[in-house]
Amino acid sequence: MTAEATAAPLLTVVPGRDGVDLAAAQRAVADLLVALGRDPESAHLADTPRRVAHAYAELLTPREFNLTTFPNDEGYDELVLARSIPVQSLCEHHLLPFQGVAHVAYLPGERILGLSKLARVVELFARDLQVQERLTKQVADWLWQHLAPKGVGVVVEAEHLCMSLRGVRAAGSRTVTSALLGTLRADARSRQEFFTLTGVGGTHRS
Ligand SMILES: Nc1nc2c(ncn2[C@@H]2O[C@H](COP(=O)(O)OP(=O)(O)OP(=O)(O)O)[C@@H](O)[C@H]2O)c(=O)[nH]1
Ligand SMILES: [Zn+2]
Repeated sequence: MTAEATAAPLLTVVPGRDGVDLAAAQRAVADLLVALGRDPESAHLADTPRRVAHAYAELLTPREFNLTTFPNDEGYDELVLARSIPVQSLCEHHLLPFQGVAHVAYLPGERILGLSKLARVVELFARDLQVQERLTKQVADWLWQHLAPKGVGVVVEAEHLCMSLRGVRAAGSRTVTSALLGTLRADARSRQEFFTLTGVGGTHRS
């Protein structure tokens, strides 16, 4: 085990995701405004295609970060949990936001992770067109692969605007998803501890 921190640079572009073509997005938004019966030349709408294209580009582009890890010199062998990490993502069915919080935990192996990276990993996968189940699983799988911990637990609780603003209009309803790996999945006591610490309760069925 090395004594120093390591900070491996990460690819922020997730496989299968192309960058946003701003000019094409801008044209498409102008067409959408016309299709919605609006005048894209009006004073307030004139710059809207550019604003919307940039807004979507921002929402779909994660920030670069380094995966900084440290040796687990003390042999810390309890859960490390970051609670209530803000999540903002876009539902891929309606292109409307869903937002809420993620609780992300791992049981360390030989290395511990820079704490901010738990929130950065959430953002890495949230800045995409998503379904909540995939987002939850991607965060868990990514930590499992890059940190080699003994266990990983991820819970996401979010409100989908496509469910609250329109359609069924179930305002205030929050969807809870979870992904457990390693000891947190296999061991009932660890699983229970994780759900107790997140405040979600012991409702997970493996
Ligand atoms: N499983 C899952 N479903 C989602 C997520 N976000 C949105 N949806 C659902 O995707 C479904 C799309 O269903 P459709 O019946 O094709 O769409 P719709 O006619 O707009 O459906 P309503 O929302 O019921 O009006 C809806 O039930 C949404 O609630 C998500 O993260 N996970
Ligand atoms: Zn939706």
